[in-house]
Amino acid sequence: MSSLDELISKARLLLSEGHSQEQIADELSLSMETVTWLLTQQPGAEAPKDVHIDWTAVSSDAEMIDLTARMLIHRYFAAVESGDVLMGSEEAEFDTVVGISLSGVPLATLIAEETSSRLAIYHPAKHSPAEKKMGSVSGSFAAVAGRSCVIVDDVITTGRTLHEVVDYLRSHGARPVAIWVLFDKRDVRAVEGVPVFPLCKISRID
Ligand SMILES: O=P(O)(O)OC[C@H]1O[C@H](OP(=O)(O)OP(=O)(O)O)[C@H](O)[C@@H]1O
Repeated sequence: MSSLDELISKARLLLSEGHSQEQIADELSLSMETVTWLLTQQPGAEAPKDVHIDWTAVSSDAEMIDLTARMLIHRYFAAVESGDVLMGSEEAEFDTVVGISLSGVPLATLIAEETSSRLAIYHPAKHSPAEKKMGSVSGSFAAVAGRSCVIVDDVITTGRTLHEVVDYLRSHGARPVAIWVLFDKRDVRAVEGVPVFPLCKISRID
C-alpha cells in the first residue's frame, strides 16, 4: 500500500469513528484542504500542496526520542552561542520546559531532565472536552507563573497551537523564551516575537 493510500485509509477510518475533518487534519498534521481532498478524491481534482510527516519510527522508540531531545538541546545552544539568533545568553536562559500535549510531552520530559529544568504540560484548547474550549497548563506538573519557558512540540502545521501557547504563557505571568520543534512546515521564524528553533524545515519548491 502506498503512503498516499495509507493516508486515505487513516482519514476514512477517523471519519468513520466520528471525527470531524478538523480533528482529522490535526491528527494527521495536514491542512483541512488536504483532508477534504483525501476524503473526497474527486476525479481529476489536483492534490493540494501539503506534506505528511510520519516520525513514528523515532517516536515509538524511547532511546531515539532521547537522542532527538539531545539534538534539540544541542541545536538551541549552538544557535545561541554562534550568534545565529539575536539572543543574549541571559535572555536565552530558561528554567521550565513546556511540552504541548500530546506529542510534545515525551520530548519535553527528556529535555527537562537533561537541562535540569521543571516540566510543565500544556493542553491545547482544541483538545478540551468543555463546550467553551480553553487551553490550560496541567495542575499535575509545574506551574508557569514567573518562569522562563521553552516550548516543545513535534510539528508546526499552521502555527495556531504555538500562538495559543505563547499567549497563554504571557497572560499567566510566564516569559516564553524559545520554541523548539522537530518539524516546521511553515518556515516560521518567530511566534509573536518568540524565536523558533526547528530541527527540520519542510518546504516545497514547486
Ligand atoms: O501548527 P498547528 O496547526 O497548530 O498544528 C500543530 C499541532 O498539531 C499536532 O497536535 P495534535 O492536535 O494532532 O495532537 P497530538 O499532539 O495529540 O498528536 C502537533 O502535535 C502540534 O501540537
